[in-house]
Amino acid sequence: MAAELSEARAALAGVSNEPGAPKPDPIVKGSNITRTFGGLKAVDVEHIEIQRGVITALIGPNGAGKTTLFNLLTGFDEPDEGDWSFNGKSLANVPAYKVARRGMVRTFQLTKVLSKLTVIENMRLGATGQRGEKFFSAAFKSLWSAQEDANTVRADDLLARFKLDAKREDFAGSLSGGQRKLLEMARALMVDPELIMLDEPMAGVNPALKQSLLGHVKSLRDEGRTVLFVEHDMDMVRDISDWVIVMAQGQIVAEGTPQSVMADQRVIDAYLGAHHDTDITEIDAADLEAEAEAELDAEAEENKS
Ligand SMILES: Nc1ncnc2c1ncn2[C@@H]1O[C@H](COP(=O)(O)OP(=O)(O)OP(=O)(O)O)[C@@H](O)[C@H]1O
Repeated sequence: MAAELSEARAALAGVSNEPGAPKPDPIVKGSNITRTFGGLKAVDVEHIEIQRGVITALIGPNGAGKTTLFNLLTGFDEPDEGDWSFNGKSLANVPAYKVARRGMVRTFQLTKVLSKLTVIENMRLGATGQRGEKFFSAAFKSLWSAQEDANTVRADDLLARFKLDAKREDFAGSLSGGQRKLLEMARALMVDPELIMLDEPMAGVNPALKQSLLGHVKSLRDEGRTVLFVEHDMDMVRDISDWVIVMAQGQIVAEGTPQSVMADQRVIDAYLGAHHDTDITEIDAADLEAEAEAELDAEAEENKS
């Protein structure tokens, strides 16, 4: 694991910390992507590149445009303008389920498991890519019979891996928040994606499941997939990211390793400027407190002399 981690980081060693920095082997590349809601520019990304085979965190204060960018890249929303590619092929105007079939799958901040289907039924439907609920219910029976065997074997393997096999026949609606997140991650893997995008995987997950979720995310990278995740939990960001991209007010404002980004004044400004209430305030507040104390000490020293 440690060797793979350093391999992922080593690939990024020469990358600059400037927003939109080119990567040596980008799996996603996008330019001039904008999306406005009324008068609000929710996304205004000049350039973005996501390095293949590493875990990239997308962070930023509430309303920074992270989820909207996810929605655009995965075909769940349409931009005002912009183009982006996955494995060198443009994805502009490609619908979500086709994006998923090409190998780029995402999960949602509020999980979209289908409560009235069982866990195994949810899994089998993951094999169809990311269609809407109506499609799922209509297509369910025919897909089940057509591809039952292959899909079921894969689904059962994944359920075992995510320790959800005991819940196989339970309604997804009966799962805890954390188990739903696991189910969504497992379901996303049904199409064997190269890139998996997780929107706040830790939100609503109890501490006992957090560690297991972290392990699962790392194992996705260690088996050669690319992971991009949005998260407010800075412990998770620090613990598992190889690279961090910071958004504020629709734009990318900083990039770098977790350590460099968390020490970056632009990041501190972006968070503190938005009066956010996430973990990074605690880090920054501690830093600021230490700074203030040092200043007071210096002043006291001066007064003495
Ligand atoms: N469908 C929509 N209609 C109108 N405004 C929207 C819509 N979706 C997002 N917005 C606005 O766009 C901005 C960016 O929202 P977005 O959800 O992408 O931010 P975020 O960085 O994911 O925030 P959070 O961390 O709170 O999830 C916000 O001001 C939000 O209110």
